[in-house]
Amino acid sequence: MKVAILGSGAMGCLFGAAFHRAGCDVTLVDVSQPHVDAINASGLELDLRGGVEHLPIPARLPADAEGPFDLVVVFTKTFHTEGALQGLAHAIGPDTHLLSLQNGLGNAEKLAGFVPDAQVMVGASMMPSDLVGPGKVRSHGDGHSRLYPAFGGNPARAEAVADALTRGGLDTQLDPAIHEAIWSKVIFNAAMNPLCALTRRTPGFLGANPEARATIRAVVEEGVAAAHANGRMIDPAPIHALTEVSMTDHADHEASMLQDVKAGRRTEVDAINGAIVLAAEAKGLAAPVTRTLWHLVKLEEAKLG
Ligand SMILES: NC(=O)C1=CN([C@@H]2O[C@H](COP(=O)(O)OP(=O)(O)OC[C@H]3O[C@@H](n4cnc5c(N)ncnc54)[C@H](OP(=O)(O)O)[C@@H]3O)[C@@H](O)[C@H]2O)C=CC1
Ligand SMILES: CC(C)(CO)C(=O)C(=O)O
Repeated sequence: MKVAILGSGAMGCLFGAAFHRAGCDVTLVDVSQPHVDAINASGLELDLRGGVEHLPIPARLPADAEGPFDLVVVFTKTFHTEGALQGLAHAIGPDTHLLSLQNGLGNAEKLAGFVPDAQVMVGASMMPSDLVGPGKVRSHGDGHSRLYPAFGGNPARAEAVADALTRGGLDTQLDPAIHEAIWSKVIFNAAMNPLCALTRRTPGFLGANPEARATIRAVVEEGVAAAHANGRMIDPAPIHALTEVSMTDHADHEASMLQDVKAGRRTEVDAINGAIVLAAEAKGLAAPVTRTLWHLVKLEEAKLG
């Protein structure tokens, strides 16, 4: 399988490495020239719990990526998705499938603008990953990933993708209830990521503070109510359990939103807290705690310029 990772930062490199280990022909595509140059010069350096690995995976700027690809895995931030796919349009052929495991709501709809609906796959990943510097990625936690065709249809390609990722070391399952899984993940992110970004602390710190724990619980309850109102019948218990896992097993992981504010970058809070608030309000529900965190992170973005 010829695979392009579009947006080869923290998560893109982790998943590109798994496809590479499984024997796929992988190209890491990214707009950062120093990152692309470092990978091509010395290989991708992955610092994993099992040790440090150097993998000879080619990296390219979007204009230099040679397609057509069988699979393009979109791992940019959500607000870069459309621009990134436009930049790789020359390498998307009639049989190219697209996959998004990005956080947030609305990813399937964005991908559907570039290939037929039957070729769009979406999912969610609980793997944590940090971009340490050009060509260097660190991932010291465990977590599974789920995916499925976004708009139904034959899951054969999704099965091949999940199989390759699992063989390459990232536990990945097919999940026909993928939109419920995505809702569960976005609620988890809405509860954890803004608090990490606003306090500049990791989940372990949140776990030690009752104020953080109460806020996390409130956001989960608001998110589940919004999901139910939108026809996604999810159970809050596994989401509360995931927040506990995050505060223990991922205690030192810098949530992606924390990495963003520390680097002075825009965050994905609109696609996470913002999307939940709008989905709740569209059904006549309020989500005041989720909305307050959304606004506080927007203020943080404004402060960072
Ligand atoms: N990090 C994590 O632990 C997790 C992240 N996620 C989700 O995965 C997605 C990716 O996150 P993460 O890996 O942390 O993000 P990163 O910022 O580490 O990686 C995104 C990469 O995409 C690049 N990029 C931006 N625009 C383009 C473009 N037009 N074409 C190609 N590449 C581009 C960025 O370059 P530049 O920086 O120069 O803009 C960057 O290198 C997000 O949706 C996130 O929420 C999900 C689970 C866990
Ligand atoms: C790693 C994980 C699952 C939890 O923090 C995440 O989604 C993120 O950092 O955005």
